[in-house]
Amino acid sequence: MRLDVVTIFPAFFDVLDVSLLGKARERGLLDIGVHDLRDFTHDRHRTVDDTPYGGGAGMVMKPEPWGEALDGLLQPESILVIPSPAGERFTQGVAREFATESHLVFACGRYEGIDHRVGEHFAREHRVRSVSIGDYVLNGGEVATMAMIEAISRLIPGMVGNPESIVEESHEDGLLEAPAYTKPAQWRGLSVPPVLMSGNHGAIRQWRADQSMERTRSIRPDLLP
Ligand SMILES: N#Cc1c(-c2ccc3ccn(Cc4ccc(CN5CCOCC5)cc4)c3c2)n[nH]c1N
Repeated sequence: MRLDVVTIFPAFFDVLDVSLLGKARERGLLDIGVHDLRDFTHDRHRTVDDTPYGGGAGMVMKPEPWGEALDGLLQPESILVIPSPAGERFTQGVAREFATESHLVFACGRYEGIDHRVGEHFAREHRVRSVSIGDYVLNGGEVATMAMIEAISRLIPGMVGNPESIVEESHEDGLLEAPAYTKPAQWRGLSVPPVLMSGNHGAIRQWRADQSMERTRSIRPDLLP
């Protein structure tokens, strides 16, 4: 999979060279390009924003630099992903959907967002998805893009050591996962549930399913079908 990110803070994505993502890039599972939007400006001050039509607080990102940057990146098969507080909810389902794609381009806005015509223009010939990672307000699209890259890339075959670990985790089946334990069996007066040390795999599977349903019901009832 090829990922391209356009941002006014390219250094923000230096972290993509470490951890799982760094290894994936070395192994050729993932190819990531980060591009500075200001490289697509032509004035002395490398201007990327201007005042909003109709007034209002803050500044809006100018369409011209975005047009030039994305013209050079988008292919017919690409999906243009625009993080936005007004976007569709980014869920594990959307992550699974994006993980099957060959090319994703992330447009990281700042200020009050990107001129609306950028998404409108590129939707004429490409798939464009405006996406939000949650109902809280960030200062830009970079944190959201980083979260989405991690959620998507870990679903790419070969990315995570044990594919089994992806199947049983929270949100993969739409429910929260059961609590996890490791050695020691006793810690500060707290014990591991005996069923997990019984060796009875059927009972362990049932216990985990019950715990998953009970946790989802009490913590995230909105996830229940
Ligand atoms: N994904 C994601 C996000 C983002 C996100 C993503 C991309 C950008 C680009 C700029 N920003 C800042 C910004 C904040 C708030 C608003 C709304 N305005 C409405 C009118 O009153 C002022 C405020 C707009 C722009 C972004 C925020 N926030 N939360 C998520 N889950």
